[in-house]
Amino acid sequence: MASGGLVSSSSGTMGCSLVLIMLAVMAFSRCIICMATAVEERSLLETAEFTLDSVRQSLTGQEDTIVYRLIERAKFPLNSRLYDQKYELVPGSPGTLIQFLFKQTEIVQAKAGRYLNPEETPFFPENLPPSVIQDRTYPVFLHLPAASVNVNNIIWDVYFNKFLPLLVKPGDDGNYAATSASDIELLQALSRRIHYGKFVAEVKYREAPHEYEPLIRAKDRNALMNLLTFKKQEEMVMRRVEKKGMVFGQYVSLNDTESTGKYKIDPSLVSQLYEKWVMPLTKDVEVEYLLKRLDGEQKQVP
Ligand SMILES: O=C(O)C(=O)C[C@]1(C(=O)O)C=C[C@@H](O)C=C1
Repeated sequence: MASGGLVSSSSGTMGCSLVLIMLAVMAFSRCIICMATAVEERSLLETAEFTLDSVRQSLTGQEDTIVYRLIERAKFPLNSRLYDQKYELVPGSPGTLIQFLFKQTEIVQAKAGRYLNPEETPFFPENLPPSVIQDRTYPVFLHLPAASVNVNNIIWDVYFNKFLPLLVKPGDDGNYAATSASDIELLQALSRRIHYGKFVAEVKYREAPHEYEPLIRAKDRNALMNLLTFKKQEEMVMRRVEKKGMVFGQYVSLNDTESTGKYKIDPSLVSQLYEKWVMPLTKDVEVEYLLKRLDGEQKQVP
């Protein structure tokens, strides 16, 4: 390093200390923000307290993440070149740029242990590397033969072909890296929420096995769907996510009297997302999970 470097002069040392203090302050404030959201978002796997109330509380916390991530993605236009097979943006790599970036992200995150967590489901599960982190174990709550349910291919299709064009403006600003990072985080949050249906289903099954077992044995999808559906709960979820779209998506002004009445995303789009895709797919996961819930178990002799 040249003689004017930070470490070799006293002013440099001061500068270095200042940078360290600033970093410490930034880390502390991030920590406070994380703690605030962590109360709601905390994984139930930390406490192993699974009840219908507690899993619903987790779903409520996950709504916040989804709404924030919708707002973030809506800052960019569609940037369709990311998703279009005909643009060879990565020479020598078939597929779209978003597929390439998503796979690379999952490879890195798998090494950090993301998919050891039963709340996480990969979009590209083939050939993921093992975790380099060995010291993290999770309590086993799900029935293992049923825990592999994965509807990420449907979530992918719905997100890119139906939902995204409603959320963002048309156009291309060339910000492909930031846009794809935003897509990946949003898709991961949606996937986590939808696959949480496995936990909901397990709780419901444990609370009333005598009601579920005959339907599972009869492979009666419709009856299972009816049994696990709570229309009033769904209506409440839709109203709440729309309100979150309004509250989190406000434009904040220092002038209290100034209200534009505009939001960063259309709040009704959030409830539409939940009504048309998030809740139906969560219920599909619940049914698929339940259909496998007795696999590997001995049939009870009455
Ligand atoms: O809360 C439940 O009981 C769930 O199964 C979750 C959920 C949802 O996706 O929000 C799905 C189905 C029910 O009809 C109500 C809500």
